[in-house]
Amino acid sequence: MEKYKIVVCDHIHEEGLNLLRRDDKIDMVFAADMDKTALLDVIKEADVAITRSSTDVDEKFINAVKGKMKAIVRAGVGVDNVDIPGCSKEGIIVMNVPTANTIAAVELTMTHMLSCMRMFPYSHDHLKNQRIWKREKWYGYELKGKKLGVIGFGNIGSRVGIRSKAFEMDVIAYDPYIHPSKATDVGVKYTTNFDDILSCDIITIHTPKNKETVGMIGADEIAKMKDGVVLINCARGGLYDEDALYDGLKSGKIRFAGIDVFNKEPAIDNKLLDLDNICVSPHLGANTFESQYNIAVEAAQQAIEAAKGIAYPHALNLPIDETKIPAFVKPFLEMGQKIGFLASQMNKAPIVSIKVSGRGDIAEYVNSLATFVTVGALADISGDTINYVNADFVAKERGIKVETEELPASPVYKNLVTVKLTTDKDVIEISATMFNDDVQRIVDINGFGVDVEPKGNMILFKNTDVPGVIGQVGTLLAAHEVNIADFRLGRNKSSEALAVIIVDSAVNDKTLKELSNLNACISVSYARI
Ligand SMILES: NC(=O)c1ccc[n+]([C@@H]2O[C@H](COP(=O)([O-])OP(=O)(O)OC[C@H]3O[C@@H](n4cnc5c(N)ncnc54)[C@H](O)[C@@H]3O)[C@@H](O)[C@H]2O)c1
Ligand SMILES: O=C(O)[C@H](O)COP(=O)(O)O
Repeated sequence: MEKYKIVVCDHIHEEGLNLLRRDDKIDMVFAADMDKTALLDVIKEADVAITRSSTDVDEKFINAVKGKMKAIVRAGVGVDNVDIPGCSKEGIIVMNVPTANTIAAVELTMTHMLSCMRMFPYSHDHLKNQRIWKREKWYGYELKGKKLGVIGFGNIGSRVGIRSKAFEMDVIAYDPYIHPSKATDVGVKYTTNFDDILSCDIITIHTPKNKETVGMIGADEIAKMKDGVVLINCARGGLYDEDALYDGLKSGKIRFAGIDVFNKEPAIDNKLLDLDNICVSPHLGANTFESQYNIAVEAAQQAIEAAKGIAYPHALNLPIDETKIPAFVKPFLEMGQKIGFLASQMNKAPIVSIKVSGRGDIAEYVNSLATFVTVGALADISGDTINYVNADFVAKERGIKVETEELPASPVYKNLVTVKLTTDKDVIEISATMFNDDVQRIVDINGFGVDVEPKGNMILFKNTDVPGVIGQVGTLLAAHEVNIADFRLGRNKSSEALAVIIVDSAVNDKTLKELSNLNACISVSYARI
């Protein structure tokens, strides 16, 4: 029995490993203790990899796995060390486990906040390691009544806000991507003015690390802060510019900082460690037994489903989030792929552009449709290498322009999708709709009104509209023992007709050639869906 290989690149809870071991379709390789060069060799054969923040999914990693790997499961939240566009380009789906470590990170943030206010690690060290009993040295501050600024009010930031309210703090949130009520409903003030955050007594950051957030707090922002401000970072190294943070702590402008994450990890040589007004932890935000158990189990389940091709939960680079699209869209996406495939077979030449238009409610999903149409249109020329994740990249690499258009509602159909495929030889335009929500119907091919399901072996026979043609075509196909299952005819205003003939078996080139030699024939094409 063929097995799927899942390589676990970093340490995860044993329960996750057991889940992988117990599945008889999975061959699990535990590679967390391997050096990175050996890892690159092992992952070459993997269908799926499970990683944490210690494994960079960078160019080297992607080069090693491309062509074989289907998915990467980041056993945690942050994907800043995963080259998602690079993975997409190679058709690798990237998933994370977004909420299993939320509470662990929230509680570590509260730990840092309290530790900073009471200088707890230092008083502990004084007594425990230096055996000094000097109570007057350790006057701290209370959280009660202090103003807390929370940057990023998502899963972790919002819960830090709620817990801080229980400490009777005055909490204000800055997150331009949420509805203000997410904060105000839990008694937290909401601001879009970053200066409101800079004027707080304590500031904590909980955003992802990306181009917009890296260095979000630098020397200029620190200069605007209150003297004696306390800064917490349990999200990602680099959100606070480390040099500016160091200078601020050294000068005393920042009284204390609680830092779990660093620009470069492991951070054993980081200059921040030389300071004596900082609480540090070695990226422990997710390190609770509960969190690691849940993450490992979820990551293993996601990896198994992905390896078997069943589902891709929490995928970050699929063109659509399946959980968010309405049910009526799915059959359209499937049909879009078929129409793309049909059009490419009817118009066999290098593709120049693909244009997908939508009318009705489906118009809103025209970008997702375009991805599916592109997969269909390039299936013949790209084979197994094209999928929903890399379709846009493959099209771009081949110089194919993919366009979309949202058009006004059709007077006839509730929803209508039109695919225009232009090659350097010809243009094919096909419109299709859905009857009774799930019956796929092509209703127009290049201006010929038809009513045909995109399915099976299809001969598309265009002719001058003169008597006797249907009979000739029927006789010729019968002579080649090709049985007609369905025959649909469309006419245009120029006295031409298009027959879409669905046949029971494959049609050979000789038969197609003889069809094209019939007097009335203008063109013949053949497609298999
Ligand atoms: N230290 C750890 O071990 C640890 C553990 C878990 C998560 N994390 C990190 O914590 C961070 C937050 O995780 P989460 O689960 O809350 O994520 P989340 O996606 O639920 O929340 C992130 C929030 O940041 C907001 N945001 C994005 N850009 C912003 C900007 N420019 N300004 C203000 N807000 C912005 C988003 O709108 C979102 O609400 C991530 O970076 C994650 O990697 C660290
Ligand atoms: O983003 C995360 O989930 C945390 O930073 C945890 O990272 P880790 O899995 O490497 O501990």
